[in-house]
Amino acid sequence: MTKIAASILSADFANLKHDCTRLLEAGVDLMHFDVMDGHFVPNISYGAPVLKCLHAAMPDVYYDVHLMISDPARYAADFARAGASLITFHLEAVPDTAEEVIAAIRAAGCQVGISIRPGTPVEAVFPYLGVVDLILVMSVEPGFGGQKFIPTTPTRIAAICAERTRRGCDTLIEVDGGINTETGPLCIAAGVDWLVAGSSLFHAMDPAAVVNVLHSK
Ligand SMILES: O=C(CO)[C@@H](O)[C@H](O)COP(=O)(O)O
Repeated sequence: MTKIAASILSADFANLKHDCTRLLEAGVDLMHFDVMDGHFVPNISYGAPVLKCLHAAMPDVYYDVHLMISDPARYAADFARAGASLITFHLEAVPDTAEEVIAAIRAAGCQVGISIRPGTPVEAVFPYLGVVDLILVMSVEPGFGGQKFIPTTPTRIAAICAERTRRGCDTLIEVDGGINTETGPLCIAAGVDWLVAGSSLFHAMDPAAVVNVLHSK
């Protein structure tokens, strides 16, 4: 079954624990923690101290940390200490030093993910299949929640899945941006393993209904 990660970027930050608990009770599988530095992307979100508080309040949750920052190696250990389970960085941020970032994240004790923007050719992540734990395919331009899903994304997911099969490895594939009960099933049909959803879950009157639709596909 496809796993669902709730992107806390769409939470009410004054009631973060309450909002996350509501979604976990609705059936989401993990929490997605978006970190933006105002440099790699044109927005600033939150950092390791917020994750540390969330982890202290909800220690049994899997924290899928997505670093949209220019210098991921510098901050990997901070996020690991704060409670990250998996840390994903952007290939575009460190095109020449991705191996060093992977090593830094592993040394910090976390699983590793690599993400690509919508305009980056999918072939860029092929060498990392079987090397990292997860490939995150952005289905919006990273930086903001609530954007519209880019329709070419399922084709991109399918291409990475085909290469994963060809290589016989089990690297997970995740998609993030504009995921809802219409776009999520398109990605599931293309072979995605994890869906990230922000506004369609946090702003739903009945988040369990959204989770049930996505889990049933
Ligand atoms: O990383 C990002 C945006 O940069 C995403 O995690 C979004 O926060 C997902 O939000 P929705 O598009 O589902 O509202």
